[in-house]
Amino acid sequence: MYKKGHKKKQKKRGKSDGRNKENILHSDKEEIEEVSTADEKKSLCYEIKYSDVMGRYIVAARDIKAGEIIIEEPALAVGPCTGCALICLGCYREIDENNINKCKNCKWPVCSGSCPGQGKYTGHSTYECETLRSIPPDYSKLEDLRDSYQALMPLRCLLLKKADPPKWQALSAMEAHNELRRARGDIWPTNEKNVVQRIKSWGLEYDPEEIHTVCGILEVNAFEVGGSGANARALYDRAYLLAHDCTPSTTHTDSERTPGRPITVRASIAHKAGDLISLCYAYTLQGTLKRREHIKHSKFFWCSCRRCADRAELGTSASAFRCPRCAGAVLPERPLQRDQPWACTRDHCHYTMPAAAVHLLLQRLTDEYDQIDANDVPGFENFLHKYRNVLLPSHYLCLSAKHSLSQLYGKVTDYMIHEMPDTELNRKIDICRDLMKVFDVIEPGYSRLRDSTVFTRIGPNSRVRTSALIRRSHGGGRKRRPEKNQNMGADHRQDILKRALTKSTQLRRIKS
Ligand SMILES: C[S@@+](CC[C@H](N)C(=O)[O-])C[C@H]1O[C@@H](n2cnc3c(N)ncnc32)[C@H](O)[C@@H]1O
Repeated sequence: MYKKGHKKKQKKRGKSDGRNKENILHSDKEEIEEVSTADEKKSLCYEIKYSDVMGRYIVAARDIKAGEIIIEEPALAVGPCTGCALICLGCYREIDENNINKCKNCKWPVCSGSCPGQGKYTGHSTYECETLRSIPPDYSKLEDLRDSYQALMPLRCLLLKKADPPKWQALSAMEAHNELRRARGDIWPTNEKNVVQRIKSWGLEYDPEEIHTVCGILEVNAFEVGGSGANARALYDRAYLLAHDCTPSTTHTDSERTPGRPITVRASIAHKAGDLISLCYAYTLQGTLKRREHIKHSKFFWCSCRRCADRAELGTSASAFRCPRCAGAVLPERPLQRDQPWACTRDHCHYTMPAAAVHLLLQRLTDEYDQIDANDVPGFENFLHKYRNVLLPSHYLCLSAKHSLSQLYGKVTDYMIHEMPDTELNRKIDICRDLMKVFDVIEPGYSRLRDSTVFTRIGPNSRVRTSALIRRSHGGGRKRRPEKNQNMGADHRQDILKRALTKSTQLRRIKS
């Protein structure tokens, strides 16, 4: 689907693909050792390596093509996310609190007697059901019941000790970062209260240190599964080995309906033998400050990847403020040192901003951005207009607003695709073009961001190229063609959409 543009990108990226390898091989005090067995090497396209900085990680054992499957494996354990609503223990769907269906045996909430997750280890297993039978929930205390869900996933892992020792062994091998987590004032006491004490109050005899370790294993290694707004998380025996990079080289999907709830990790770009196979632990559409804080907070290390180390984030200027003196770009002087000042990038301009002022400004803008309703088209447009003299259009808050707009134009009330005037269609196309320039860098190849921007959904099973929503002239300075398409009427556009519908319903899709 992306082949043409993508090939070009591969050429350009030749050097950068080697970046990860270089970083790993030459960073200080690292000892690389191979831990894969000879048998595994034969069949796998990756091999496991070790470094003092990253622990275990995987690299391509041979050249891997973009789109190729790297890992496909069932889950070791699946369970509710922390902070989820009242959900079915079998299928993780939200439960109507006024009409709770209960498991016949243990009386815990399930969606129905025929929930597909009943009796499965990826849902409400028989051994969990037997354990919970002696701890029926108190439905007069719904808040407490919701809180108790935080202990369910750790309990599911602990139950594997007896129910499925190989799975227990596999998950026990994962990093828990106990020392780093213990030193933090927030995580350890929260887990002590919500998980350790809860399991103790249920009369289940597990060593508190072991429960904390399982909490750590989940925090460091679990994947959210089930799409956006997911209520479930899962551990996988191999996929956890993917190291972090802020320009990831893979995408992954999980299959809710397949037994074992398998994960599929695909190469989003081509890898050369030896290249790091990576995943982004943060949201790629955030700036370096935010991504690094999130990764430190949730995964316990400071990222210093190529994107983080570059003040212009690989040429995207995704964190750039507008210089109040010369309208140039204000960027961090040393992006890996969050307390260092920011400065205008223009030679003649010596404008600087102390780090504290940047953090405050960013917080204020983020708070305002977060107030915008997810479906509010004018809200996002107003934000862009209001801060045009404060943020460069490439700033990630502008990109986030544009990304929302790119998805909302054509999809929500008052902006349905068949009703949109040319000005709005053109706006959507322009926004998508702006976004693609950045997405090509931060999520290159077969990525979800690129996919949702290149294509626009025009029906339940049909998509068209966004750029094909309206015809434009590409000759002579990109002037519009002075003919009937210039101001394509609603009828004409409907016609094009209809044709596109019949032609492109079978567009190849990235499995996502
Ligand atoms: C999901 S685990 C990955 C597997 C882990 N390396 C191991 O040996 O078990 C995530 C942890 O790996 C390490 N890690 C992953 N990517 C890293 C990176 N780019 N830089 C430094 N540490 C990294 C961090 O310790 C992080 O908390």
